[in-house]
Amino acid sequence: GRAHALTFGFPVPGGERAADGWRVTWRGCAVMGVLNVTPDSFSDGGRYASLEAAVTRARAMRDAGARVIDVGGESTRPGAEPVPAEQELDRVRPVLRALAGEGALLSVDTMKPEVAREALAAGAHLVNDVTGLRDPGMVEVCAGAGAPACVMHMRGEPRTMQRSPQYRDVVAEVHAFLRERAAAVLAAGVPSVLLDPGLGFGKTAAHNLALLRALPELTCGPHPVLVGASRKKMIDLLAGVPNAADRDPGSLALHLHAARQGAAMVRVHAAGVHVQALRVQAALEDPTFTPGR
Ligand SMILES: Nc1nc2ncc(COP(=O)(O)OP(=O)(O)O)nc2c(=O)[nH]1
Repeated sequence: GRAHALTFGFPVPGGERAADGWRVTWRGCAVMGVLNVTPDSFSDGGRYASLEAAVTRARAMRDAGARVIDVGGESTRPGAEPVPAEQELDRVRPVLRALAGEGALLSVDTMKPEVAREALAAGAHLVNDVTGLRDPGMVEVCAGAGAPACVMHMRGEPRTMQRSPQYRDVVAEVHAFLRERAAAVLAAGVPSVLLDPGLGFGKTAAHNLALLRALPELTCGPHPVLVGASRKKMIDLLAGVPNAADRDPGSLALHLHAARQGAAMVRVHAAGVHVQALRVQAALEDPTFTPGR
């Protein structure tokens, strides 16, 4: 698989010293494990609300092969009400502190600069901002800390984003947004970025499909691409799976496609399932791969 890299302004687990910081490199598609420490996340809300349950879940995903654990304290599902910064921080900070010394790369899934700043101080290594660092304060926090950012496209905000989203050309508009934000964020001193088309964030299933089919236009660029389709509504629309917790097979199908199109990382709930399937797919596609016997 293709080589990918993220550069950090500080030492990180698995990072090598480089001229411009500490670089984490990998080949093929890596797994980012979702750790929602919220009471209301759409597919697993409330399951990891206790610190012990959250840490146990994170360790299980890391041991299953997840390269990053994405810790989120505020649901971004359609219709979600915003959570006050202090409350969001109270959810994520203890988990980040507990996981800081455990050797996994940690990202904090937040839209708020003040949460990102405290999360980085508590042990997070990168920031996953579903607004694409819309708030200039977030750019300052990431640049100041030397933390990479995931720049994701969202049209509007979680509370209202699914009210009849429309685009002239969803692929052109989303890709232009990501390229523009990446350039701006890097110019402001953020050490590196991941780009994410933001499946389901102000998009219909048709928009999501168009973006998934156009992934090569994004993955051919200089920045690693993250794709998050895990357990999302589009899987119900494609395969008739009304219960989000039952959608891991469909999630895997979408993520294997994304990996074949050059995605550098997929954001998933079922980490072990994805690690195994991605390893098999990578071996299948690697003509130089020789099985053990
Ligand atoms: N970069 C990125 N971040 C994301 N954060 C949350 C969700 C929504 O999924 P989940 O966290 O499982 O649900 P909730 O937002 O309800 O906690 N999807 C993405 C995504 O696709 N890409």
